[in-house]
Amino acid sequence: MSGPPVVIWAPAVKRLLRYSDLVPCLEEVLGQFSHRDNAEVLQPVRTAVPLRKHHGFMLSMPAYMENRGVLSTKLVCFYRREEGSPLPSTQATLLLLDPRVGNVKAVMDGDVITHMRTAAVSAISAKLLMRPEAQVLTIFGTGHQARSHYEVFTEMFAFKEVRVWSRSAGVPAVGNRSWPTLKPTSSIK
Ligand SMILES: NC(=O)C1=CN([C@@H]2O[C@H](COP(=O)(O)OP(=O)(O)OC[C@H]3O[C@@H](n4cnc5c(N)ncnc54)[C@H](O)[C@@H]3O)[C@@H](O)[C@H]2O)C=CC1
Ligand SMILES: O=C(O)C1=NCCCC1
Repeated sequence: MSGPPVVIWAPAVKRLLRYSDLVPCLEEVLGQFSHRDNAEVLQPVRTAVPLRKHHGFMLSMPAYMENRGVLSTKLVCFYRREEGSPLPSTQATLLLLDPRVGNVKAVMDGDVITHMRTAAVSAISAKLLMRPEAQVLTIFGTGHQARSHYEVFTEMFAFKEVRVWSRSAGVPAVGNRSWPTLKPTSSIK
């Protein structure tokens, strides 16, 4: 008999997840995914359920790593929001299962993981593709992705300037690094 799942919610994810661990881990699994070996990473195309009445979608994003014994799925809902809406545009939850018996081992907040994973993958692309002499980081938007991209890009690279263009001021901090209070269209030197 398996016990109930552990719940790992946003404050714990923020405390435990570091770009310095996440980036090398993602580099490794992205490499494995490219091998197209189903025993390494099996990640079917995500399923989208339209939430027409609410102007959104629910995505279901399963993945299985047979060699590592990792089975998980992310559920994420995202919406078209009116400007100034207090509602979040994206909300995500992750389930971690035991592939041997199918029980759910952990239910995790997926918001922080989504913010950090998406930014970390962008930073990995930049590591491979960015011109070495690049000095200016430009970010469109001041939402969650903008902030997490700011965090990981300034942690991994040495820019002389960060330019931010948005139609609204910024969201609160994602990780433990501060970013300046942003007005729409800011330049941080
Ligand atoms: N591929 C992936 O894995 C993921 C993709 N996303 C996508 O990234 C985007 C951003 O997501 P979040 O940061 O979580 O959203 P958010 O709602 O926190 O932030 C969106 C930002 O964009 C700004 N914005 C909206 N329209 C604009 C315009 N016309 N010109 C300039 N700025 C504008 C808003 O003012 C806000 O600052 C979304 O499109 C989302 O669907 C988000 C998470 C994961
Ligand atoms: O992959 C994700 O996570 C998301 N993709 C598109 C929209 C929001 C979240």
